[in-house]
Amino acid sequence: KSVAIVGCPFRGGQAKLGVDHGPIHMVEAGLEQQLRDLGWEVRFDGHHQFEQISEENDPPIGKMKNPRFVSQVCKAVASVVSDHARRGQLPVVLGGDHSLAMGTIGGTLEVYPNACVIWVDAHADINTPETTESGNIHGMPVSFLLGIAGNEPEFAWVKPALRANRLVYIGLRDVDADEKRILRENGIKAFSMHEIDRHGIGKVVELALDAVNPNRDLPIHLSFDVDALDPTVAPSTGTPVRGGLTFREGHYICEAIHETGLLIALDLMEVNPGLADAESVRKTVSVGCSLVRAALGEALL
Ligand SMILES: N[C@@]1(C(=O)O)CN(C[C@@H]2CCCCN2)C[C@@H]1CCC[B-](O)(O)O
Ligand SMILES: [Mn+2]
Ligand SMILES: [Mn+2]
Ligand SMILES: [Mn+2]
Repeated sequence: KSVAIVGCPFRGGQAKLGVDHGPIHMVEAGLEQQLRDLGWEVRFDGHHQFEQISEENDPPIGKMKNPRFVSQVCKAVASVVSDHARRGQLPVVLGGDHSLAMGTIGGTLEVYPNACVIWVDAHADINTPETTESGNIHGMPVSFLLGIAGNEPEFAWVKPALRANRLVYIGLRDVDADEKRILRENGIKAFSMHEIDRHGIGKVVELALDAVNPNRDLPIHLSFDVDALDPTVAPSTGTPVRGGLTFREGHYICEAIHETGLLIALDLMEVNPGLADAESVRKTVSVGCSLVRAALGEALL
């Protein structure tokens, strides 16, 4: 089985500099060899260069910031991911901000239309262009994938291919009021930090899989935002929220998903090496690489 590392140096879905340097830090930390050491055949075509659209040519559409830049990049990512998936490779997409998931999950669903999505994040990323307060599109990818973002001509290419009963969240703790309404209205299953405290991570992962993959026969796309982890574990990220997953809880999710044998795509998003001191950056990058290894089969025994 082979892995395709897809480096996406992209920050257009949010305002902080540095998250576009996430991929290079992960690759330079040795991720390629680490995955080869796990027995994977690894291909890495270099970090994708996305031609920047200048700000003056990309004015906001409604509240959405950098809409054309985000749309173009995500469209390009969707075809890169679907090409790899079509060749039977497992795309490991390194972000870059989480707006990229419009492309990664869009690409996966083209090849695996019955895939389910496990979204590990402090945030639901399900604002619509109407409900967003920040205008940052990294807070909106899920609404586009579900087809509830309204008809934005710029994003007409995003197929509403994700069904609400094929999406489940783990790690939520900073969800906007409108997002809570959207989750309820669409009956989307979400395991916040409260449920994790109550049941323990083992039970939560089982319940999450029961919700979207009851017969354990559907391909799984894992979209992991490092801000799901507690900021003491992954400090160098754009929207940190206290009270997050421990190092082990994060790894357990990845290990358990590997054990299903159903993983077909992985996103490791929002590592921003520009936000903290060298030691905190190193720690965040190292945790990111470790999570990827866990999802790809690195076991403790
Ligand atoms: N919902 C948000 C949005 O901007 O839409 C608002 N939130 C920040 C905000 C700060 C003040 C207290 C309430 N939260 C970030 C989130 C997007 C996270 C994107 B991700 O990819 O990092 O998950
Ligand atoms: Mn996110
Ligand atoms: Mn987040
Ligand atoms: Mn973020």
